[in-house]
Amino acid sequence: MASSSSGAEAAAASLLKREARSERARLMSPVLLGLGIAACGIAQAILLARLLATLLGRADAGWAELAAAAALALLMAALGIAQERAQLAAGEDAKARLRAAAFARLLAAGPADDRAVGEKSALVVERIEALEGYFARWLPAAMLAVLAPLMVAAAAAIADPLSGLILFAGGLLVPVMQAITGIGAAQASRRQFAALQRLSGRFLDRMRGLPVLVLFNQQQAEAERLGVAANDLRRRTMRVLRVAFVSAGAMELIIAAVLASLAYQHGALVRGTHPAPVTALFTLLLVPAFFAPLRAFSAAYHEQLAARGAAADLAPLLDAPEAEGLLLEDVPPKVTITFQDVKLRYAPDRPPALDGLSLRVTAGETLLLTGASGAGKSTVLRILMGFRRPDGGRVAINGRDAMLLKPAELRRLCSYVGQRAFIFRASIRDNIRFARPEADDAAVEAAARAAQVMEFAAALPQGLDTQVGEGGFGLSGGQAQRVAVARAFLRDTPLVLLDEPTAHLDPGTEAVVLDAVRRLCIGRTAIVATHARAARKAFGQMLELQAGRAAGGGSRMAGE
Ligand SMILES: Nc1ncnc2c1ncn2[C@@H]1O[C@H](COP(=O)(O)OP(=O)(O)OP(=O)(O)O)[C@@H](O)[C@H]1O
Repeated sequence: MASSSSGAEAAAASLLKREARSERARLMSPVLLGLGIAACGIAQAILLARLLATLLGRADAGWAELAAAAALALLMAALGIAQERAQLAAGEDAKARLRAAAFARLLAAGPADDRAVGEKSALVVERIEALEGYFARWLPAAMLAVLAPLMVAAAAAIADPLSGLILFAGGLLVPVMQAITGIGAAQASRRQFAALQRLSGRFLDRMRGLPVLVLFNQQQAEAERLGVAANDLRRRTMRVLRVAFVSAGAMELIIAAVLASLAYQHGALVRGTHPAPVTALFTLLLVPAFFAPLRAFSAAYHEQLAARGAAADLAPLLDAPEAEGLLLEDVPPKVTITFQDVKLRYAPDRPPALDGLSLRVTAGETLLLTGASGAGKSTVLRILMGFRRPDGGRVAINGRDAMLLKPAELRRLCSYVGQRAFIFRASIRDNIRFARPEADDAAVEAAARAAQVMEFAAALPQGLDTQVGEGGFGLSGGQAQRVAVARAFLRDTPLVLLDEPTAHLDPGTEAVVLDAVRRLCIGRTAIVATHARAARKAFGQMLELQAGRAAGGGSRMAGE
């Protein structure tokens, strides 16, 4: 447990380091602007010291110094705005890059990634958001917390070495204080993150199952349980904030101690007998400029902790090696699929999903896979779509080892129609075009006709351009399946894979969808996983699976 958490921390640290390196150029400008602000602060302290000494009757500064001090104040404000903008730009840039990378990884993995939907969305939204403070505030603040105070302390030391030393010693106390108040803060931050993840995951899950909750009259009980989870998050957030409050309080204490030491050293100022009043006032006035970057550093400390927690969650996704494999030269017009003694186990402690399965489907043939629930039918399709790799045996396409191909290349060969088509919030036309975005209207309409989408779309007020999906016109299960078949027609691949395409349909609708599916399969190699009796009649060749192998122990070699 300890080693896995330290492994996660190391992975998080290396991810943040790598990203910081890519952001280095962008981070230079806030740091340089911050140094500019510190330099202005030093110059302003000189001018204000002379003006104050004049008020005490110990110097002869005038309007020129006052105007210069005011101009410096304006310049510092402008530099501050520019610095804030540069920091935000660095944060946004890092977030956009990381979000695109995480998104691409999740999309590439597809259903092969076992994370729950809520967790996936938390990864690309909340976790990436939590990294902003690291790049926008923590990294520039950490660099400036070293450079700017050194610059100010050096200026003080030139004027008065002892004052420079006092500032320097006060500065050294800050990381010590940070280390003491930060003990346990990393853990508190991680726990807060976990609580947030639990709450958002639960919320998403229950929202998806809202009709069931209402049906069983469980909404009140669920609202209470969500309230408990929200309260847990509140307590953990307060714990993290407490650390931030304590460290801010400790910082003020250090500043007060430094000011007191400097005041003690320059006590003669009050009596009017100080030998160098401008120098004394100058060192006192340097205190805010000295501590401003350290304050920013302390304020950004918890952002760094939150970012480490987020990076620990993101690292397994972003550091996973990209799927390797060969690329297809061309999509062949015809494919023959062969499984030889294929074995696959989803987890070591589970029985094998495929246990030495052999089958062969020749080009243009349709194979019906039947068998009880859990027999391994969908697993055969998942392998052919590149979402799972077998642990043993051989899967060949046109005689060549298919597993040498990149998973994405396998998907270029096939179209898939599942149990319930996902309909995006768009027009029917765009939902079909989704399968091949470059397809022209004529091709989309031909696919819609072939899949009998036109039969119901023609009766709609805007035909194929009717908006469907969430908030749009609701499609029935059979209509949505026909849109899915139309997508497969449009994709026009040599291999089509269908997983219970008529699972939830009444007999009448089933016949219409099966008719469309049968036409889709003509001239292509097709594998249809199904329990449906009607499908058995529609397609001749059949292979029954039983516990991951061909029923009866034999293998069916179609086309033999
Ligand atoms: N992601 C997964 N992780 C672990 N086990 C899995 C996973 N997916 C499937 N299995 C298991 O593998 C076995 C075969 O599953 P598969 O989905 O291929 O069956 P199926 O024949 O398609 O079933 P159904 O007709 O119910 O869809 C089952 O025992 C199932 O529990």
